[in-house]
Amino acid sequence: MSRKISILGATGSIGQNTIDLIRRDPAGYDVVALTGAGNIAQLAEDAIALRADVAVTARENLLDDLRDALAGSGVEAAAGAEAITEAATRPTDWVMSAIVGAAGLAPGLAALQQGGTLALANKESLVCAGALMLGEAKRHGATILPVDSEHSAVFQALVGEDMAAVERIIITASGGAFRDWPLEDLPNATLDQASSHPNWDMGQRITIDSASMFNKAMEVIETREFFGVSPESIEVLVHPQSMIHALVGFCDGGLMAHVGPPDMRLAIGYALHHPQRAHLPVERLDLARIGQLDFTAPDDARWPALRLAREVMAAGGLMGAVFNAAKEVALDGFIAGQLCFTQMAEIVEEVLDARAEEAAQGRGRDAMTLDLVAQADHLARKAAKAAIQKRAG
Ligand SMILES: NC(=O)C1=CN([C@@H]2O[C@H](COP(=O)(O)OP(=O)(O)OC[C@H]3O[C@@H](n4cnc5c(N)ncnc54)[C@H](OP(=O)(O)O)[C@@H]3O)[C@@H](O)[C@H]2O)C=CC1
Ligand SMILES: CC(=O)[C@@H](O)[C@H](O)COP(=O)(O)O
Ligand SMILES: [Mn+2]
Repeated sequence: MSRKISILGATGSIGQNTIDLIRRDPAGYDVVALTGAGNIAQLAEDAIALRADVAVTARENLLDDLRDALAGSGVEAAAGAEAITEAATRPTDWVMSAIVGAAGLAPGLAALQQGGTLALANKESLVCAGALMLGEAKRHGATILPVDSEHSAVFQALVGEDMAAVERIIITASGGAFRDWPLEDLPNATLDQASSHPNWDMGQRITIDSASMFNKAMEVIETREFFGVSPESIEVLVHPQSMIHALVGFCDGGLMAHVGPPDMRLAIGYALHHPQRAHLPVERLDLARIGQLDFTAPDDARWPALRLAREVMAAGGLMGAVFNAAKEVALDGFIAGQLCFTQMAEIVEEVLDARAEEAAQGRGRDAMTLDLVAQADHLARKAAKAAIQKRAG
């Protein structure tokens, strides 16, 4: 029997890897909704090929282009953020949440409210509103499965284990594009240099976040939210080969590591077939040929983002939303050439300091609502833009 699925962020790197897997078994899936933003040609091509019920672009000004591209196919066209959230509410068994940024939060929540399975690549949802996401999943009997490679690895290492026996969770970090650069060269890192990852083929934003270590900072918070462990029990280990994705340390001193090629179809496929395992078209690692795997401790001076994540977890409340929003605006600033590479962390720290008191209010996890998160996000974006302007002027 085929399963009803939707893919939010279908035109992106995770979305396309997901489509690659489902295309290998056309009879296995009944595609309900595909969403994208600017890449109308890809969205329409996939929606037609997969016979989706509806294709949605986030950009209202592209609705006519989408309609034209879908003409005669029988696929419904829609546009706008609300239309994406509406599409996410259509009944399915499985939804991939792979929109980039805080824009993925509302559609992900809407999908959870239908009570099915949400495969979560959009780490920003847990960073901004972990309590809300987990609360809604519980209330509606929905399941969240991790797609981020480290969190999929931890999840797999925990199968059959008692959380009380978990002493620590170690997530690995490649170190990104500038792992070995002299510190004094970092301010001169260019957009092109930051947009190239040593191991993974991903969207531009997460690739730059890997270079700045903001990706790992977000993943530390994501680990805390997903697995409910204390911040002190989460460690980051620099591992340049990106083959060990995470390790779980137990109370007997044993470590369970998840090892696999740097190919997101492994984590996506695990979430797609869970609780079974299925054959996946990824490389089989030949460890004898690889010969050596390397590990080092992260350098705090090179990657201030990791310290900021610890501060965010200590503050609690809405600080995750503030952190993510400030980071998104700082990243926009770097991409637009308004900020140099190292100024991204300066902007985020400035915004965290400025908004710390308000954001930490209402710390109670039950008090978190989408409106409160949206308000914290809005004010943090405003503060980050002002901080960038101040530097420019
Ligand atoms: N890429 C990877 O391997 C990994 C990604 N992740 C996470 O998965 C998520 C997706 O990452 P990735 O696939 O790399 O990102 P991409 O930039 O490749 O794709 C992002 C997707 O979101 C769409 N999109 C962009 N802006 C909006 C918006 N405002 N509203 C709705 N949709 C929008 C894009 O549409 P369009 O392209 O049409 O403009 C595209 O479909 C991120 O949260 C990332 O952190 C986690 C682990 C690994
Ligand atoms: C594939 C994936 O999960 C990314 O989040 C990856 O972890 C990025 O690599 P870094 O380890 O460089 O952040
Ligand atoms: Mn990751």
